[in-house]
Amino acid sequence: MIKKAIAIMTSGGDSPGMNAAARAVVRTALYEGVQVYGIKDGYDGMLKDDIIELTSRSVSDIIQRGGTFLGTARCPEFKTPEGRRKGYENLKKRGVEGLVIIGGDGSLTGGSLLSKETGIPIVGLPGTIDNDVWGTDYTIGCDTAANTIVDALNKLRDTASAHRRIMIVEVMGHKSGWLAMESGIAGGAEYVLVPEVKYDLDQMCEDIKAQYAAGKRYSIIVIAEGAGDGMGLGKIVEEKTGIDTRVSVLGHIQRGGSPTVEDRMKASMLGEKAALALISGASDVVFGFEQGKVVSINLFDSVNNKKTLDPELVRLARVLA
Ligand SMILES: Nc1ncnc2c1ncn2[C@@H]1O[C@H](COP(=O)(O)OP(=O)(O)O)[C@@H](O)[C@H]1O
Ligand SMILES: O=P(O)(O)OC[C@H]1O[C@](O)(COP(=O)(O)O)[C@@H](O)[C@@H]1O
Ligand SMILES: [Mg+2]
Repeated sequence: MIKKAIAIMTSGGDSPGMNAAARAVVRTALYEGVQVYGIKDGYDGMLKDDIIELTSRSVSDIIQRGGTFLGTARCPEFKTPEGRRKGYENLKKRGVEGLVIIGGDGSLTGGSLLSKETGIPIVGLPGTIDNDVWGTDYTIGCDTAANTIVDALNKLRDTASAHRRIMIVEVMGHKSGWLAMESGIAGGAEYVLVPEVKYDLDQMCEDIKAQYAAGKRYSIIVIAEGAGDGMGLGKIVEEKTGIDTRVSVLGHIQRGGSPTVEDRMKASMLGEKAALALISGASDVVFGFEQGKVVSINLFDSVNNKKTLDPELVRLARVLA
């Protein structure tokens, strides 16, 4: 049971909805009479002792904003036991009895080590546009990022169709194809190339040529950054097909923007659960969603397993192409 204070942080790549989750954690804890500290810039701020007390007003006017009001960072020093000990000491001296970490697979791995080494109770929330946290269908921010990509695909389709061009769209996802797959299907892409699935470039180009010969006016290829370089692919595809090809690399535009209703709602629900669970004595859990319902996942299971891309989505993308 937590009696006095918890801390909250966001870590790794920011994702739209992190603010909504943090707001829910802060307001729930305060409602329960527990003090809340905000750690700035992820593990970096924990190590540098950049930690502030939060009030209900600290989280006003942020539910509609992307990014994270706490700031985030990638912190190599936290990967060492000495770094984690230093971070823990900064929490301990303030009387912090438990920690909510909002971040992706890497941040939660860091949290699991901190818990193991120091015993501090930790509750994680999956915050990443990559949707690559094991044990949950949903991660905070993926829906907003997918909507941003779909908006781009709609616009690119207009111009592709007008010119009978092939449009290649490179999206984020170094190791994970979830974002590419979901946005590719929802945006009606002809091909979705992801790091998890091998693709036959020659066959794809042959198919596109045949489709154009039969009257098709455009072809949209979504490629996750981890499946190859969009620019390089564009050159090869144009060469092999002889069809005018253009490439758009969406980049960090995918990470920003006002969160969708889905991300605001789910982040708020997860934030409340995280605060209540931590205060009532839970530790080493991650809250997520499975089939529309909030679920709690063991933190160590979550970080020790790799979430695989749903083969049903891979199949669906092919069928609908
Ligand atoms: N294996 C690890 N051990 C300890 N800390 C880690 C580990 N992996 C990641 N972290 C911490 O979490 C931070 C964010 O991780 P990263 O993988 O970049 O983002 P995300 O959490 O969004 O997946 C890292 O900069 C590091 O401080
Ligand atoms: O912010 P950076 O360093 O450009 O990182 C880009 C990477 O971050 C992401 O946007 C999100 O990844 P994480 O949530 O694991 O941090 C990836 O899709 C992308 O490959
Ligand atoms: Mg990650």
